[in-house]
Amino acid sequence: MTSLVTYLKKYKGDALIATISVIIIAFATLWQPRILQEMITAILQKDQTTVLHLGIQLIALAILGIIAGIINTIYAAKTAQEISADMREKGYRKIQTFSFGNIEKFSASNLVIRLTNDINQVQLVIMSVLQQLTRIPILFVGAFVLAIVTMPRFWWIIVLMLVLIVVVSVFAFTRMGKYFEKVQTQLENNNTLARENLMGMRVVKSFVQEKNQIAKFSKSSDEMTDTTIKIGNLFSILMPAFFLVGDLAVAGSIMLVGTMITKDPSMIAAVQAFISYLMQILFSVVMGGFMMTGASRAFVSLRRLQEIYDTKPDLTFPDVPETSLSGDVQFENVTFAYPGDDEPVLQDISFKVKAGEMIGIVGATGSGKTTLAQLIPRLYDPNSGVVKVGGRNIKDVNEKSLRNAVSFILQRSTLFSGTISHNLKQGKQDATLNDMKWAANVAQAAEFIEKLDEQYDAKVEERSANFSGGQKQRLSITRGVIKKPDILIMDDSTSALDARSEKLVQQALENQLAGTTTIIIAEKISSIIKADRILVLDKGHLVGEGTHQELVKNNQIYQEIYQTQKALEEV
Ligand SMILES: Nc1ncnc2c1ncn2[C@@H]1O[C@H](COP(=O)(O)OP(=O)(O)OP(=O)(O)O)[C@@H](O)[C@H]1O
Repeated sequence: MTSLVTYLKKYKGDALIATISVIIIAFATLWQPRILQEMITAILQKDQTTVLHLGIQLIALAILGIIAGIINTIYAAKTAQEISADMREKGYRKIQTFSFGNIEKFSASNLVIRLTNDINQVQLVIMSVLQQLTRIPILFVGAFVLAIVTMPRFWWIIVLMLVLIVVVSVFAFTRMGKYFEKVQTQLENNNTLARENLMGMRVVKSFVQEKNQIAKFSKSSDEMTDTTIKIGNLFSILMPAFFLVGDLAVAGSIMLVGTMITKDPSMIAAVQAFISYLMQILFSVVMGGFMMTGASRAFVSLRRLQEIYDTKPDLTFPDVPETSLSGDVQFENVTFAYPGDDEPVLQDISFKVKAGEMIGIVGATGSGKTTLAQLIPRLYDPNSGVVKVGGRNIKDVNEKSLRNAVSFILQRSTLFSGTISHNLKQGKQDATLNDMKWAANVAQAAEFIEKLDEQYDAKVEERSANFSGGQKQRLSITRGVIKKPDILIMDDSTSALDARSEKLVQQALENQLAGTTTIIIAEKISSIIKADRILVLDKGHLVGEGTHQELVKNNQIYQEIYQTQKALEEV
């Protein structure tokens, strides 16, 4: 809530205009029955001049109310939009500082929902605060006082009506609040299912999983429908119940004044004003209830957003001058477990790589190859031990120095929607066309890029759907090599390439990036057979280190992997 006040302060000018205009609306609403009462009295007294004056006043008041209403809606919407845009940007900026560990703790889809749906909830409540918050108490107190002033002897009708309304409201709104919270969670489930399904559409189709997916989604959607129907049912009882209470109060007032009117006709004027005020009291209580329900939803959303803002990035870089790092890499007794896991994925790993060497990393699935590679660009910090690049502990160098030195081509190629050149410039911001052509040649991507009509300006669609798996990998490699890094890590990033292309990429890397340290994680030993050294991982332990010939002779795990792959090739 305090954070909301801080945002409101930033836009206090707009918020003030919205608030002043709503105060004008409230007073205009309160004054109308009063004028009407005087008008009816003047009509009964056949006082034409007063009727005319009061008529003009009534029209002026209505126009004032309309103008204030328009101004209020414009400024309330503007403030709500401005604040929600700030919140969204703040959240997005914060997420950019998150480590992999931070993001995994929330999960990507959860973060998306917080930045969209939760912010929408907060936006709605800001809008309603600026449209109703000051109006409700003014209207309630004003209508209450004016109703009693108009017909003092009927004070008990108002009290009775209020008691009945409060009973109905407490019953309905407390239930509704719970259902609203439930809908929020159910919406999250629905979104996660829909996203998973759409992103994995190829898998769904190829495994003929449509029916299962539909059943899963229908179940989740039905649950949400159940809750929304319950909310709808409550609303359908609530509104008539409020009107019933209001109508009873009106009917009661009319019955009670019925006999008096014959004696004193001016009572007609008073009773109409009294009824209008009863309706205004009813309206303010109902609106107050709705606002509170909306606020309770928004509080849940605000809390969820605050969790993002309050999260401390669990990995930060020191604020030290930029340095250039050589391609030496060293692990000293490194042990690592993923955040939240007790079991280490890497245990006591030590090795040294000299600048310019080509290193292969092999090991069974899940042995920790990717994890080890991720520690070099400091995507995670080890639990114990030290990782050094260019002879420096990477915890002591600034982020830019490390990012300049290391290029990491991921196992799963991720390209962004835009153009090819836009993606390649992520690797080197000021890349020229020549840089792109050079890198594309190294990655064996030039042959297909240059066949495209727009070549390097060709469009990359969302999730790079317009490129094949092999083309995506080549584009990823192009992006990875374009800055001629000191250290190039390739995490199984030639898996979708045919043997000939893979060989050509390796040759180009050897020739064009001779001084670069290349660390290649490979499923196939054939991909790293020529490496200067190969590291063998087994269940998180470094169990061998040497050339292919050495390892084939003296490393049992390596021999097993090699024999299995050879046997498969022969088959
Ligand atoms: N983000 C993560 N959070 C928790 N555990 C993880 C995470 N990523 C990987 N692991 C676990 O760490 C272990 C090592 O995974 P890693 O991806 O490093 O293996 P790998 O040798 O590269 O496997 P593959 O050859 O299949 O890519 C596995 O048991 C895996 O389940």
